[in-house]
Amino acid sequence: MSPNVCIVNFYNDSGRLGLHQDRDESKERLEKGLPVVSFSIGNSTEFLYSDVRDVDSAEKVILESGDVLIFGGKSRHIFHGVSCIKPKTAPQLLNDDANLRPGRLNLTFRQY
Ligand SMILES: O=C(O)CCC(=O)C(=O)O
Ligand SMILES: [Fe+2]
Repeated sequence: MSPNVCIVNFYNDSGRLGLHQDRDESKERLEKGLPVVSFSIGNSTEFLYSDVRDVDSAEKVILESGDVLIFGGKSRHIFHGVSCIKPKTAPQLLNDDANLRPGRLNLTFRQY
């Protein structure tokens, strides 16, 4: 994979993202199942994922600063979203030294 797109999302402590599928890349790349590579920086989040668009039955995983989540192949079309941000969970140096404002930064790398 040679990523040529990076989407940057910043969530403040009340930020959320509804369940969705990532389908904006080219048909060819989606059919190949090329992955989305997602980096979390800052406050932790509760990340939801599911085969169907249903918040109540979705699986939950906590993503912490420094975590990398990869979804590709058969998982490329999972529904996923961010249900909440957990305030004051970022490594202290990110806020104090790097001056990251309270919240969570997410970078996803993809190949269009
Ligand atoms: O913030 C996240 O962990 C997910 C971001 C996302 O799903 C997207 O940018 O499409
Ligand atoms: Fe997404």
